[in-house]
Amino acid sequence: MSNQRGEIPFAKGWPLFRWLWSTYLFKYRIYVIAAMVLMSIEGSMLGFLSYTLKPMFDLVFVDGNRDAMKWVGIAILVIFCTRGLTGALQKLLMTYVGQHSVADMRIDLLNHVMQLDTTFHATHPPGHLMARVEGDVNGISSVWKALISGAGRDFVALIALMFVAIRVDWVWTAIALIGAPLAVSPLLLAQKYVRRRARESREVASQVTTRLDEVFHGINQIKLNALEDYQADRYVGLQLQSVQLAMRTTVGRAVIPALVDIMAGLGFVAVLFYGGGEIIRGDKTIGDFMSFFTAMTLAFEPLRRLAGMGGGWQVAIASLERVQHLFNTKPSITTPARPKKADVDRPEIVMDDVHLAYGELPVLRGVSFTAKAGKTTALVGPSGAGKSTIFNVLTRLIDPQTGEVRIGGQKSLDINLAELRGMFSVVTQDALLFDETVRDNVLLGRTDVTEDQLRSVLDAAYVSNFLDQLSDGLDTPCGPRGSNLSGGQRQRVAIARALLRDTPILLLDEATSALDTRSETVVQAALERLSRDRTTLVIAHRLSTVQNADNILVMDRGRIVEQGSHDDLLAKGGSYHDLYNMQFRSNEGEE
Ligand SMILES: Nc1ncnc2c1ncn2[C@@H]1O[C@H](COP(=O)(O)OP(=O)(O)OP(=O)(O)O)[C@@H](O)[C@H]1O
Repeated sequence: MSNQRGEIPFAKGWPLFRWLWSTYLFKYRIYVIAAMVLMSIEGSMLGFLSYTLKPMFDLVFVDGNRDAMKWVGIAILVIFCTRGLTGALQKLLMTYVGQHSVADMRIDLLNHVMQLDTTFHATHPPGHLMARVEGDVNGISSVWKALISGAGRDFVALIALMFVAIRVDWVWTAIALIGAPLAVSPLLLAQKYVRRRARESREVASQVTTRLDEVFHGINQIKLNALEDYQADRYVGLQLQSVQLAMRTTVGRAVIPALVDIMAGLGFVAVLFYGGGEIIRGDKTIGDFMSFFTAMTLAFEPLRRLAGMGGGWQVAIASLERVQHLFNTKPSITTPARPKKADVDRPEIVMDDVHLAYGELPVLRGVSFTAKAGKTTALVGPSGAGKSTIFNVLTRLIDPQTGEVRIGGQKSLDINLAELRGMFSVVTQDALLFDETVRDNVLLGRTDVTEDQLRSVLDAAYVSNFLDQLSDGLDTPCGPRGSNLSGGQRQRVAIARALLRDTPILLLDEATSALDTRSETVVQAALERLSRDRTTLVIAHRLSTVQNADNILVMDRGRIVEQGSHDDLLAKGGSYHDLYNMQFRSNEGEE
């Protein structure tokens, strides 16, 4: 199944398991080894049990030996108690290892995904990534737990029972296994089938979470545009696909133990004919046969389970290769090996002949400018001109193909990534708030802020003005993505964050656009005060807000076509003059 993110290559099973072992299980090896030992004891008990059947039949039932009855009884009791105790203990250990390793993998995966480039996230929707972090990791954990706990015990049980069967009669054992070679190639085919269906199933699971994510995030748009039926139909389609694939996977998985059944049936019949003749002739005792028969019958279930696990392992591989593929995707925007220090006090920003394209689409075409330290530089121009892209380049959310960016006298590529981003506060039109309280949304995890400091930024950003309208003031939850606050309130919270960050550079993207006229005036004043000693870049769609900027860059289709002060640009009679007149006329029209 192909998709816009490209096909995940088929990976070999054992290297994947080795990777899983060395990365996530090796550190718990003591627990795993202890669990293995317990499993071996648990598994071998079935062998002992079948072994006790020979004296039970031959000494107790046939010879009527009462002493033998006592020790056979005690042996059976010990066998079952040991099995129960070791079984419970090993489960506890394996659950510990399973839960911890899964948590480790999820934490690593989230950390890794957060490091990946913005361009990666642009092509991998959140639902898709959630399915990897949650669903795929779950798929792996359930199977590896079954593999290690079940497989270990079953494998030991199988060996122990085979040992007993061979001790009773190796010819009978060989005859019982007569059907085994016939099952090999159908087994391999069934495994291949299961793996392919499981891969498709995981891809559909990603689409399901993506759909849910988009529906719940866009619920108001869905309601307003009466898209409920349309969305429901799309979801039904995906669910049907999901059910169909689950059924196909199950069919494939069911075939595997069924083949073991057929193989075992053939073996039993063969032994019945051959061994039955020997017992009738008196060459073998009933105890021999019962011991052998019990060993083979007891071996049958672990064998079936082991074969079934082959299918389960294929399902796990499908998840494992998706997770490993994600881990193998490396970010291209990284911190330099030997970072250099930038002048962080009053950093100047320089862009020198920067070219950037999204695929074939050129977005920045030789952008050069200097934003003086401590001054305000405005970016204006039509929609799609590349203004926001300049912000993304400065903060290294995306790197240009050619050209250089210098911040505080250092190439931005040479500055430690966290330090570089720590120099910026960004306030955009769509301020993202988390589903936490207003206080937490302003503090963003900082614990070094005093109540007075907090109050002063809340006052300066005019957050204090609306706190009494909220049910719990500063401790009111903002709702998912800040949905409990109005657009203007969200923006003021974002401005408060920026004030608190107190960084040397401010990037404002029409930061006051969602405020009413009165609030806009005061917040604008606060921002001006805030930006006074800082290097500020402001994107403005309304030219009225940037008239006081020290320098105005006019952008058009990825180029800076003019720059200068408001008065200079107006006097020049170029693009800025045209833009200004256009806005002026439309404002007049509105009045
Ligand atoms: N992730 C992306 N992938 C592909 N193209 C993109 C991506 N982000 C932006 N673009 C394109 O880059 C161009 C410049 O976008 P940008 O957001 O920088 O413009 P802008 O000047 O800020 O526009 P606006 O004023 O409308 O916000 C647009 O044509 C846009 O479609």
